[in-house]
Amino acid sequence: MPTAIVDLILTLHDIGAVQFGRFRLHSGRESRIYIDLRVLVSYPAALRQATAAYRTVLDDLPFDLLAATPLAGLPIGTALCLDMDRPLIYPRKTAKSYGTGKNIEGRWSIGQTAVVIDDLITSGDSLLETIATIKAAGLKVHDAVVLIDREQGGRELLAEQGYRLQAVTTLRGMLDTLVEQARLSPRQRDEVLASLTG
Ligand SMILES: O=P(O)(O)OC[C@H]1O[C@H](OP(=O)(O)OP(=O)(O)O)[C@H](O)[C@@H]1O
Ligand SMILES: O=C(O)c1cc(=O)[nH]c(=O)[nH]1
Repeated sequence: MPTAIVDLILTLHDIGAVQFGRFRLHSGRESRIYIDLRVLVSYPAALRQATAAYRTVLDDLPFDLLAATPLAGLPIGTALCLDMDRPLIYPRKTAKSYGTGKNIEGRWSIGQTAVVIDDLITSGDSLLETIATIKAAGLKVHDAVVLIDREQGGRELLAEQGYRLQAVTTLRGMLDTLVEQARLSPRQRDEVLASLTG
């Protein structure tokens, strides 16, 4: 694993973005680990580190627009928009019922290609929802980029529908790094991993 990604994982651990306990996920599944990348906005240096990590993937992809998945993907998408000097759009979780009545914010042209950004992927449902919304608005999508692939079926679900997932790291890679850096015992790691597939 590149040193910059190891450093980012240690930073995420330091700022409390890696939480152990019992959590219910978006998909309804139970998990012994929750990665809360929403706290990045409270640590600008950590957000900058995460932005640099996304760029290691994004710099090689062809696209016209960044498209952020609400809510956790939006501050990350905004940081990337500024850092890469590339335009951003974002679908709303629900369309506005007043004012503009829009379900996507920002400006785009029909036929442009968007790369979809989120913090992480579990089942893949959230990314597919974003992709469906922006495709309905006339955009093309080939790639989605996340910081962490929890390796719980999301990549395969996207692939079935013809989309590529690019991930900076995996949950397993993150846990292995925390073990190597003596932040977590091998037993704790194995318990968490077993709970993901059980
Ligand atoms: O791959 P999935 O099974 O869909 O799960 C991953 C999604 O779940 C989380 O969002 P959440 O639904 O908690 O919304 P939030 O970002 O608004 O907090 C996370 O930010 C991803 O978008
Ligand atoms: O699947 C989810 O809902 C989920 C998992 C996780 O680790 N972190 C998060 O914010 N959401």
